[in-house]
Amino acid sequence: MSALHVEARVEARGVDLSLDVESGGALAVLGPNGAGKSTLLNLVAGLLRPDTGRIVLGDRVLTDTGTGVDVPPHRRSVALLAQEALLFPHLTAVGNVAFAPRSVGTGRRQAHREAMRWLDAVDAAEFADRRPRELSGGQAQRVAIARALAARPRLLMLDEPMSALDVTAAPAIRSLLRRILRERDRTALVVTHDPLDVLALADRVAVIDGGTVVETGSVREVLTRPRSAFAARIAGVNLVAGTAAADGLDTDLGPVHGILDTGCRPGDRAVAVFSPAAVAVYTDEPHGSPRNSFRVTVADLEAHGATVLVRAAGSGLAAEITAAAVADLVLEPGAQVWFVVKATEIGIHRSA
Ligand SMILES: Nc1ncnc2c1ncn2[C@@H]1O[C@H](COP(=O)(O)OP(=O)(O)OP(=O)(O)O)[C@@H](O)[C@H]1O
Repeated sequence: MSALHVEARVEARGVDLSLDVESGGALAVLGPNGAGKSTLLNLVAGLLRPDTGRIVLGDRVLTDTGTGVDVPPHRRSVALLAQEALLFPHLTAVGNVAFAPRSVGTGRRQAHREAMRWLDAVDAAEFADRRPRELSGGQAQRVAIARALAARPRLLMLDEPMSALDVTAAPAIRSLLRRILRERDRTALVVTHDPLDVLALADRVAVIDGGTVVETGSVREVLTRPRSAFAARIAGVNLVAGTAAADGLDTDLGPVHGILDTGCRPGDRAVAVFSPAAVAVYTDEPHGSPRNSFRVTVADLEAHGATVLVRAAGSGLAAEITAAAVADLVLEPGAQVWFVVKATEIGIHRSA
């Protein structure tokens, strides 16, 4: 796969973006409504031309306003998977997928064979002869994924691919996309507002706000120590990486007991996710309760209105407790305390 470099200014939209995705990497793009996320995807897809800018995918210049290069959308080797499957209603599922190889001149039979292979790869071969109106949202999205892959893109762009699906279909599609992005190291841009998508699908995060990139970093950095206001709103969670076990996660901090997400099996690389508000702070180790307790040293205290964020040294874990509790516990940097979390407050999710 190919590395992506984007720098683009669109004055009418107040957008001035600059970002990179390394070859085989998956960059999650977060940001509030109107931030410029769709504009970014449209620029890379060639559906929108920047006033000034340069977009390079691998060794190919797709857009260069300096030299007048503007490769048309269908020649960019870029696939865009939207919120809705957007299948051709008059074609069967296999007809929709075969459309991609057909449009680059592959013969009918060969295109059909390739389409069946892609449908099989996304566990949708059994729907091959159905028309889109006979498919559920999740089934249609599988077919759309097969169609995107059948075009053999050098870059896959996902625009909130789970947001139109109901909660029962989303986990299976998320884990399918995860598999697809991992195998063959596909380069991808993933627009999402869901920290679970970020965890499952991406290795790096860019936060866009007001038309510019305001923060970039690894998934871990951005979700645990967000620097931008937007990332802090959706993230600011505790993340502990490890290996999934039967009732939780084996980590450097010891076993963490929590609830395994569907699709997460013992042995998988996974992360335990829990809110700082779910963490209680004790000066003595609590006994005899089915809770997780972590021995930590307080690194710093950060006041947020009526609550205080207590950060631990090393692990980066955070607890959000009331100012009164901070005073009662006599907490200060250097203090040794226990962070305690109920197992039911901890979700264990497969990570990318
Ligand atoms: N077709 C358009 N013509 C003119 N301006 C547009 C158009 N589409 C979007 N804009 C403007 O461009 C800016 C960026 O919008 P964009 O759609 O890229 O945001 P977004 O991050 O995708 O938002 P959302 O999360 O709501 O989809 C906004 O100020 C928006 O009003």
